[in-house]
Amino acid sequence: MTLSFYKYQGTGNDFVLIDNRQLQFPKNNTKLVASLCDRKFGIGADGLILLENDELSDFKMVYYNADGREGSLCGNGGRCTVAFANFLGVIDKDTVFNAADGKHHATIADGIVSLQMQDVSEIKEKPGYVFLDTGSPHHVQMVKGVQDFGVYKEGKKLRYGLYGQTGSNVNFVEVLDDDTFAVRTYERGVEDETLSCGTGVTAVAIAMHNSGKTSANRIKVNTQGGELHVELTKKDGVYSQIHLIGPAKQVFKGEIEC
Ligand SMILES: N[C@H](CCC[C@H](N)C(=O)O)C(=O)O
Repeated sequence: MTLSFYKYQGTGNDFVLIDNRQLQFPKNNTKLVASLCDRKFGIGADGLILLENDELSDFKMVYYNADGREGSLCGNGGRCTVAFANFLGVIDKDTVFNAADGKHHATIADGIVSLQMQDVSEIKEKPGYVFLDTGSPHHVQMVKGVQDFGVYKEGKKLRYGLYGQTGSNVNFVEVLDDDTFAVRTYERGVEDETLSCGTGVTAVAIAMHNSGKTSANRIKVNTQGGELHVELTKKDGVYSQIHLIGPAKQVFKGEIEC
């Protein structure tokens, strides 16, 4: 089979995107998805995303981690899928689409995508870290000198040690300013550090606001792959109006025999 695909990246979190509106992609073939994401023997990506028709919204996004298994919400992937839908002419500048954790509103202008995330009301404060789910599960831990931190080693230990087989994404964060943070993420399902993790950046912004490290409602989070912003509102202990904002770019398109 000849498979047409597009490669997108959002602050260095990269994805294979496929227009699957005709439902031709073999969705249960975990090995195929993993092989397409393989950086030596395939296209190479942190994940693979199918854009499909949806009866109740503009489109549906189906996300697979690089291990080939269907994943939870991918924030950067969601932003890239909005850019892809705009490129295909499925949407113009404003959309509501369906993802693993339900419906999302998003806008796109000049290559910048603003993705509304689901409200967050449950934030588990633990000794030395915070756990919360922003569409995917996230462990958020403050460190000094995040650029020199052993993200892979420590991230893997926590992902399997503390969170078992189901796992969690693991974010190590450092305060840079009263509204700016740096984060590095060990990503579940990629089982490595990624250059950026959108649901992770969102979790970091909420955790930093909730613990009083910032009182800003627009928070800048520096990832290894670039800058993202998170806008949020806290009312009666619930975070809402959460928007993950940043670039989403088409890198190349191609065909692959598989
Ligand atoms: N690996 C994550 C899903 C993708 C998260 C990340 N790529 C993002 O941008 O949110 C998980 O299995 O929970």
